[in-house]
Amino acid sequence: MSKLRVAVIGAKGRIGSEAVRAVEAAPDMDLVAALGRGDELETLVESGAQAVVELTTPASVMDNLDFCVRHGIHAVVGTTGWTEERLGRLEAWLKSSERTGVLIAPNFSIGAVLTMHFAQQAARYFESAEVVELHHPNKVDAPSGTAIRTAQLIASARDRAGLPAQPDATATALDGARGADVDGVPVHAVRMRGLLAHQEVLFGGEGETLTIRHDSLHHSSFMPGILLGLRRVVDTPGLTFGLENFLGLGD
Ligand SMILES: NC(=O)C1=CN([C@@H]2O[C@H](COP(=O)(O)OP(=O)(O)OC[C@H]3O[C@@H](n4cnc5c(N)ncnc54)[C@H](OP(=O)(O)O)[C@@H]3O)[C@@H](O)[C@H]2O)C=CC1
Ligand SMILES: O=C(O)C1=N[C@H](C(=O)O)C[C@H](O)C1
Repeated sequence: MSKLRVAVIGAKGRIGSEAVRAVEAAPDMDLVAALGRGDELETLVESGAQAVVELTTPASVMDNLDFCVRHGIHAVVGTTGWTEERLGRLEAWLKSSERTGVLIAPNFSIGAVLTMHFAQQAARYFESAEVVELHHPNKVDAPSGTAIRTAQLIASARDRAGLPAQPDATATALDGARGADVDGVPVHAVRMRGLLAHQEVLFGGEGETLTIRHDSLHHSSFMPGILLGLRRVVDTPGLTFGLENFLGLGD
């Protein structure tokens, strides 16, 4: 069977460089291009790439995906910064390229995907829920894409269960002291030398708390998810949001 022809965009970055190595080592894939900032996207076409891994920045990702979708190149996307407006634009592009698949994964690590899944399950049983994400100090966005997605999933589960707003008597606060409000769920971001990517989801009910914690200790934690995404996205046209959909954990 012929190997999947894969390109990485953002190939010199922290996770992109790890993805280059993972694709090179995968027996069923050929790395046909590794693009950094300033490299021509035409290289993707010239190299015959069938799928790309997109690991750049929120400022670059839309142009890169526009190009890929227009050229029928499937994409596995880890870059953050997704809004409803951006997702809507991407879905409109995909309608004009019916066979192309795009996977956007807020997090490729199995532990982080399970954290989101378990948090969604727990959410309806607790009055209070807050998310604390902790990352390396070179991260440019806050809160993390994973934390935003986790908070959104918790908020939808609370909504479906008919839970009221969370109890919080705060009457005065310094800016940011209660974190960012994501659909009514406070999200706190820590940036600290020595960390990589970590998250705690805290739930509180009468007389008890539940904490779900996940730690990515190395960028290798994201690689099995990226490779799985590549293998599946080529047969999954349209937009898939979240690796859980390829792990049998989707709704
Ligand atoms: N979903 C997941 O599981 C994970 C997602 N991420 C996300 O992936 C993204 C990258 O993270 P990280 O590797 O830490 O960041 P880095 O800053 O280390 O890497 C980003 C790379 O992309 C390059 N780049 C920027 N624009 C372009 C472009 N238009 N074309 C080609 N290359 C470009 C940058 O170049 P330059 O340095 O010149 O700007 C840099 O080398 C972030 O959004 C992060 O949140 C990270 C880890 C896991
Ligand atoms: O920038 C990072 O490092 C990470 N970014 C993603 C995010 O924002 O959720 C995934 C993971 O947390 C690592």
